[in-house]
Amino acid sequence: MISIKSLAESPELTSIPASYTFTSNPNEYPALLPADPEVNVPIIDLALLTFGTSDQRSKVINELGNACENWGFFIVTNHGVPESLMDAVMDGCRGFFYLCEDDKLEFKGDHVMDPIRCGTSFNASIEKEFYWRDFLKVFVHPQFHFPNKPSGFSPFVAKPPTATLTPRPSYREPDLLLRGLPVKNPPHRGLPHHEAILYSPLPPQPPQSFSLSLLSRLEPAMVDENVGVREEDVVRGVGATRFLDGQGESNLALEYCKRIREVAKDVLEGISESLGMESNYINKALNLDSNFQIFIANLYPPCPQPELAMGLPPHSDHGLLTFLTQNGIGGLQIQHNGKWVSVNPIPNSFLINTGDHLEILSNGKFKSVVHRAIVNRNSTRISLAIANGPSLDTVVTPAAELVDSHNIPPAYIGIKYKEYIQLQQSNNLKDKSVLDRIRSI
Ligand SMILES: O=C(O)CCC(=O)C(=O)O
Ligand SMILES: [Fe+2]
Repeated sequence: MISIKSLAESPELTSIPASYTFTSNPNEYPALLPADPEVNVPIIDLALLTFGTSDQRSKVINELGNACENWGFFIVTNHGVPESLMDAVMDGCRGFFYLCEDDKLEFKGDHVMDPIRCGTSFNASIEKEFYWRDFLKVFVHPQFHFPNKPSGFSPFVAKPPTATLTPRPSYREPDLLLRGLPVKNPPHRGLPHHEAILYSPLPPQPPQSFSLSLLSRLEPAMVDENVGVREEDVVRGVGATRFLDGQGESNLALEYCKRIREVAKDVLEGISESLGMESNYINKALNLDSNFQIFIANLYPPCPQPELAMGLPPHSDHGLLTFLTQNGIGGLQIQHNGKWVSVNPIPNSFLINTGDHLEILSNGKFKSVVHRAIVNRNSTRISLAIANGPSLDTVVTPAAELVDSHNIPPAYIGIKYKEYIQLQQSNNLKDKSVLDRIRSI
């Protein structure tokens, strides 16, 4: 089936083909809605959760619990994932969608559990109406997969600068010398304002030369105060390319997904506490060391009749937490207090939504919120949705602490996460249809 990108690019296209008219539920035509109100979803400052005083941390945990209960969506700021990395991954995804159709065909995949799969709509082999969306879906954890095109997943980047990094024995590892100046450990995740460098342990024998291909900004705080650093000592990369991971350069997407798992772990610790449980409850109960993570890139090209088409129909996400970013173009709408409202992430943040498995685990206290993506007439929208779930073999049931000890009946029966995903991915995408199958009350 032709990609929506190719269809949208045909010069003679002035109306959408009938098969792209969203007819499932005419009440849901974007055009029939009152002007979309835009709302401000709660903002969670992750630095306060990870580095704040105990009062600040308690306050954030409380805010997190309220956000999960009343919104199912929240924005996380000061998460410590470098903005340059977020931008580079977005650029890489754009590069993927702009590959020629033949190149993309290589990654078409045949089965919903194929680790790399690109296509159009949601499940074009069974759908009767199609969505104005192309996608790339990749399983990135516990095994990392990724398309090998565009090459290096960073096609728009100038040649990286080179610098010599020398471990200095008198310094604690992994302190480094950058052009002869000591550089302190990389900034801690979650500290505000740090956008830059990821260095991890270097081989022990100095001197070693590395291609220093990631560098956007060196914050003074990262440099030993006794020595200081002059502007000209800062190596600036022209756009981030690759990250050093101790063994050499690693893939941008791999680094991005790893960073997101770290943030997800912190957020889930806060969420566990907000449910009155130990901070590592969810991480342990759902085997998050081998959690299943999917990288989804969505492309929504301009549409000549956006009022009749749908980018992604109303649905909830299957996992625990989905991390969403977009290329500055809005289109996400969520159900809030019975209405569709538009939500826009703020720059350099993640918009996080709670998925079906958090609803199951919390026995319905936290609801996975139905959302959809609408399209527009003039701009190409790209969104990245990184879904973080339990490990594939975990059977998630409502937490015993929330049911047994309070004599509350469990509201859902357990099902293996892998089977849950298969159900969702092989059927039509519709509201909370998979969760509805396992409700027990
Ligand atoms: O594009 C968006 O804003 C939403 C994407 C989404 O909901 C998904 O990929 O599950
Ligand atoms: Fe979604």
